[in-house]
Amino acid sequence: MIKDFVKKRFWFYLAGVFTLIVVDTLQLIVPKFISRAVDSLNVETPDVNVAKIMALGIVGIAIGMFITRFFWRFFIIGSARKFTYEARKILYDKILSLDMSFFDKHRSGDLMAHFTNDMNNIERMMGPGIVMMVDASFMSVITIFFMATSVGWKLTLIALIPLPLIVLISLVFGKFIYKRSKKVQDTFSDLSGFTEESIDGVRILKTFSILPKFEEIFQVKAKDNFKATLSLIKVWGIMWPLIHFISSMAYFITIAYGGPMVINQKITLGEFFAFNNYIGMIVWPLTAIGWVINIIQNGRASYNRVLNILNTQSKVVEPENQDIKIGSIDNIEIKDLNFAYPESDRLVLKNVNMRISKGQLVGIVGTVGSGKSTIVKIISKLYPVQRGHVFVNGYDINDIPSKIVRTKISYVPQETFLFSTSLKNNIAFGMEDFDEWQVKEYAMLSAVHSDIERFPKSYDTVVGERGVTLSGGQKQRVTIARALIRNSDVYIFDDCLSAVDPETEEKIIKTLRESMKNKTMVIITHRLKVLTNADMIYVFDNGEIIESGKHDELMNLNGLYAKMYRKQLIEEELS
Ligand SMILES: Nc1ncnc2c1ncn2[C@@H]1O[C@H](COP(=O)(O)OP(=O)(O)OP(=O)(O)O)[C@@H](O)[C@H]1O
Repeated sequence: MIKDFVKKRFWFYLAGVFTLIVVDTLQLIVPKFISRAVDSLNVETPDVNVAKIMALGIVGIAIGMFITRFFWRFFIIGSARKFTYEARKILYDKILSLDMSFFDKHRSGDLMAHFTNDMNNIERMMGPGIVMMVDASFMSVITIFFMATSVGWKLTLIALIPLPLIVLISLVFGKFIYKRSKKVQDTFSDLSGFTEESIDGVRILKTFSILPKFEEIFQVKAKDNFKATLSLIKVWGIMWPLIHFISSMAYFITIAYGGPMVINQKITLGEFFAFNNYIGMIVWPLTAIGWVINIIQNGRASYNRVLNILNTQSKVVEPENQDIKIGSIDNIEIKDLNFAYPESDRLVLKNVNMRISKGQLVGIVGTVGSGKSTIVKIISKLYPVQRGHVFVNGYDINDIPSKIVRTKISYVPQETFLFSTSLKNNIAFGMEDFDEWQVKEYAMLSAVHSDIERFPKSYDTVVGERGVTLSGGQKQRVTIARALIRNSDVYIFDDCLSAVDPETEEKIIKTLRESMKNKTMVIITHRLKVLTNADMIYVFDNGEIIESGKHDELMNLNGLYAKMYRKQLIEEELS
């Protein structure tokens, strides 16, 4: 990615490096002008005109530097920013394109760190890193050259004796600084992740009355971050004074060795003056040698982490032929399916056989953790399956592009998630053109219209973060409306009415059945009463379908379904 980008921005980088070299050179000319000015005043017949010309020359150089400094920043730092802008977009698209098994493995906090910390490190490598590289190589060499042209090689080499220590210090301290900065970053992400989670789960914290415990944990994490910051400040605090100390040694040598040279008229006072200026100027490029190595190391490590994500392949197979036409979904067939989640060898589905036909209401019930959600996630192509087990209209699901599956099958998961936008936009989510009546129609079908009408801003009510202004049942019904408006062939409701009272759940399903006759509905529920009119019910236990049939047939079987149904009837009567 970096190679391609640098190729694309080659001329920008070249122009940036060129203007940077111009700035560096102009900067080095200033002491020469000062030297001439001092010498013109330090003779028996001073020539003020020369001093004036030199002063004007310095102003001219300052203007030149003002302009060129703008351009190197524009070319180099601008390119680095452009890189992170483009890289963030590529990373974002890639992450969103990956399947669920990727998200099972990566926490959102870690993924966020790629967008923030890693991108910042790469940007530093692509911008300031390049500037430092030019300064470290070009400026250090040319400064030494300018020093030598002022006072000769002998004094230059003697004065430079302590300076390699600066390179060593910046290398060693750079490593410490990197390690400690990383600790500061890590403790800060830990602290912010914990804070975010606490605020997200504040309702649970309050109900469990464990706020003091959380305050204690927060205190510990905040202290860790504070300590890490302090230890970083200490390293900085030692490094810069040390560098200044070493550069003072160079000044000491210059005065001790160069002073007599002025007295003996081997060099002029102006040259001596310029030389001292150059000593001050060479400190930065020498420090930059150490910095640049660290910046490149960190940048590369971050870049490799980002590349790792970019090279991740979705485990869900996408067919080469993306233009396949499957028409509307007439049937979904599952044959002898065994399934283990990626990177696990535990079979969570065993020898599953199912058939779902157009217009049917199919119920999936069973014990907890028996594989009900897993089977519908497979039908929705969220997880990969081997060929020859799942068919849609007779086509192997592996031959159908995910985007076709997702438009024809709407899956409403157990967890509700609403975006922080208006209810209208939440329902018509992702649709560019929609009419308000459409939104209302589907809100009515999912029995949430009257609730929304009661909100002060009705459909324009903006949902608070994570939908906190709505009750659990209201949120669930909004997510159902969001699925319905997509006008798919198959709707899968994965226990997504659990927070709605049983009567409303029954009413919603009845309304949907009546108004969407030729649509297929798959309902996972723990409330069996909802399924008495279902065309087919599959009963799962420990990854297997242990019973299947219509309600009456299952009651006659007198197995798990009948037992669960009777138990629910008794509980209902008692409540
Ligand atoms: N992403 C995952 N990675 C690995 N194992 C998983 C994953 N998701 C679910 N499982 C496991 O698969 C099994 C079936 O889970 P599934 O969610 O399909 O059950 P379920 O019948 O829908 O349960 P519930 O009624 O509680 O929602 C469980 O043992 C669960 O621990």
